[in-house]
Amino acid sequence: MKALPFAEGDTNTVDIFTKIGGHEQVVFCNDESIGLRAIIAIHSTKLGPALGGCRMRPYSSTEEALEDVLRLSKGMTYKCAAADVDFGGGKAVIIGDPMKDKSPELFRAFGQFVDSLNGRFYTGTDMGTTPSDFVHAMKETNCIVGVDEAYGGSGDSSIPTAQGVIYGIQATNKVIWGTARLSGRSYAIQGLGKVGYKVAERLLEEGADLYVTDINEEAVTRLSEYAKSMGSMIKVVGSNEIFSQEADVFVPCALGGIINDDTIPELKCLAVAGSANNQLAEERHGQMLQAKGIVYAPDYIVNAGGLIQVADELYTPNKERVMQKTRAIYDSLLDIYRHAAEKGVTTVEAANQFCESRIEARVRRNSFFSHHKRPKWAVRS
Ligand SMILES: NC(=O)C1=CN([C@@H]2O[C@H](COP(=O)(O)OP(=O)(O)OC[C@H]3O[C@@H](n4cnc5c(N)ncnc54)[C@H](O)[C@@H]3O)[C@@H](O)[C@H]2O)C=CC1
Ligand SMILES: O=C(O)CCC(=O)C(=O)O
Repeated sequence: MKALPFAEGDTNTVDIFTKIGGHEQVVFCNDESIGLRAIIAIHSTKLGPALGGCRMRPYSSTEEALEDVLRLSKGMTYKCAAADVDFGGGKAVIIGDPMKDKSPELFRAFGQFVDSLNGRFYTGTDMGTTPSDFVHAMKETNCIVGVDEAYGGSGDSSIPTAQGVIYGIQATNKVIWGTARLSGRSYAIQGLGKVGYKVAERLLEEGADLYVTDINEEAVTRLSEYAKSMGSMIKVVGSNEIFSQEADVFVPCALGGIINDDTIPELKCLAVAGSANNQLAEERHGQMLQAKGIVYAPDYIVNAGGLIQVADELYTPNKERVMQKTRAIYDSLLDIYRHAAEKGVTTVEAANQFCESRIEARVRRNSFFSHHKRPKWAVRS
């Protein structure tokens, strides 16, 4: 039989089904007329329709984009289970430079592909995309979440995400020092985007010392001026220097895979707690952190605030309810820390076990019902 691209046995390629592993569906979206290249990955709809943001990045290859969307969508399955929302795991990536390649037509075309999935996938913002991008996409599909209030959405989901990160840091401080206090400690923040900037502002307001880095100089300058106006300590460091700062907590709020064989030896922190998705390059890096005595707050527990908001949106937006639900991150994380200590496993293993048993229980419950394409309580049909 003629070898297919990614065929098994071809030394340069990988069998595509081996590559996508346990994912239910992967959709390659191609609109040459406007240069849209996107991938939608649906990892699991066991808990409900897949939900996950859409990331835009100038990936260096299709393979890199595929790798990213597969990891991110699987993470969403666990995040949905942990946050106890009736959605499954999915995610999308658009291959392109968010600074140069955005256009209303690009997002409309993307919206058409989302719509073609007929309610199996809901999406909104992630790294490189903003709520206003999806105002274009929502002209083509109802399956868009997280647009501004003026368009009927719940607005910027990075607000509850940042608040969730603060709860995550407080729970982590509680485990290390016996008090959740944020002040009097130092934090090394990687990435001052939608989430990282808000976390940094809050930590400064609490009287913390900061080490920060971002490739976006404007964000760094703006935060430095804010810190100066408050008389707070802030040190700006280079992208590669952030790992080795003598800060109490490392707060990754940019890319995934930053906890790896190269960076772990450099870390001098007591804990890692931040918003970035897929912080560990591989699960074994959780064990390496533990062996080094560094407390790791599993990313998908800490960064669930945005998901909580966009999932809650289908009941119609309500900020107070979202903030109430986001507060649960503090107790969930303390439970994970307790469970990990009792069972002698890493915090990632403890979180995964918790989510897997929750999914199993819910699958039994879901099997009682017929499968609807959309949540029964969806307000947009
Ligand atoms: N926005 C949200 O509500 C949620 C975000 N996350 C995750 O949190 C992370 C940050 O998300 P957003 O703040 O929304 O993205 P964003 O795109 O607004 O911000 C990312 C920031 O990281 C900076 N950056 C990129 N590469 C860098 C590098 N090598 N060194 C230092 N800085 C670098 C960018 O310049 C940008 O300022 C991502 O991993 C995202 O998937 C997770 C859950 C929800
Ligand atoms: O935050 C959002 O808008 C959607 C949820 C998501 O994609 C995430 O949590 O990574």
